[in-house]
Amino acid sequence: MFRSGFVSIIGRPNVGKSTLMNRFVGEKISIVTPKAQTTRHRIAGILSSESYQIVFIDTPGILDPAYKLQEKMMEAMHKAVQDADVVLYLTDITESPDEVKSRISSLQLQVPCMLAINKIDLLKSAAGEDEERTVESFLQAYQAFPAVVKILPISAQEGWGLDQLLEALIEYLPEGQPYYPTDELTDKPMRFIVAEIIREKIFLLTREEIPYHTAVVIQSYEDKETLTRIRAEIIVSRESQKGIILGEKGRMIREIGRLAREEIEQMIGRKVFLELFVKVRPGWRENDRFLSSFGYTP
Ligand SMILES: Nc1nc2c(ncn2[C@@H]2O[C@H](COP(=O)(O)OP(=O)(O)OP(=O)(O)O)[C@@H](O)[C@H]2O)c(=O)[nH]1
Repeated sequence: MFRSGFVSIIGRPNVGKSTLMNRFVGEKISIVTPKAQTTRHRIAGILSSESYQIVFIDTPGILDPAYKLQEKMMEAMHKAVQDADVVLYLTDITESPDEVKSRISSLQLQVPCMLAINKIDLLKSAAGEDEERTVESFLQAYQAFPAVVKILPISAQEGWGLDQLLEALIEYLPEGQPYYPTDELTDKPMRFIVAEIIREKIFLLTREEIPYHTAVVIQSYEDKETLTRIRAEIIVSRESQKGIILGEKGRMIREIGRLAREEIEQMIGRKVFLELFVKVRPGWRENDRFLSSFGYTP
């Protein structure tokens, strides 16, 4: 019997959703940074074997939207919940079980929900010899919570507990044919992933509001004989933000470009010529036309 289905990974910002999906798929499909709200889209990571195909859907972290871009992010999250065969609710050791329970209940799920508690590695280092008891106490907090079918402690970063989680997910997958060719790892084209890699470097290298006012749009992506030539625009909301992205004597944008280029080259196994430009689009995060032209559609 072949099983296949969609597992949507949802949860608060920064709990490790993208890390978990990448770990399962074995490739960096979704970007990861220490900052909250890194993920803005629904991104599929596909895991295929002889007997199953799981289409993991990574989603933006759950928040109360303060501007239109965040509204679109939450639409993407809700759409992923609607499409799911199984919802994998990811929390971490810092979130209170009561909050998790009320959030899960408010989603009014129609499909099985599995709960994974991530970053258990941090608990281990904090708890020392009491480790077992501490993990146990987390599990205890969810006793008599019927909205979830199973609760599993994991560390997405260390790969701890993931075999058990995978096994449990497969159990709840419906019988069916694969949705994607079994050698595909994502539903997103390379140019999407390239834009995300550039955005990740901006998240890592800039501070405060800058990453949250930035979008990246690929203008052209051409595979030439000896290299791949990519032109991308970095969009910001204000002239002052453009100055920060460019940096003194262009140092910042060169660094963003260098780190992104190296990672893209490694990913596609070709030499890359990456050109970056900065454009100011005042109020783009509130503007439907800009949002959809930058790819923010639920
Ligand atoms: N210690 C530890 N850190 C982790 C683990 N999983 C993820 N992280 C870190 O947590 C941070 C956030 O990880 P992401 O995968 O980007 O989290 P996310 O839930 O996708 O975040 P959003 O895009 O904001 O929704 C990164 O710095 C990760 O390296 C884990 O198991 N243990």
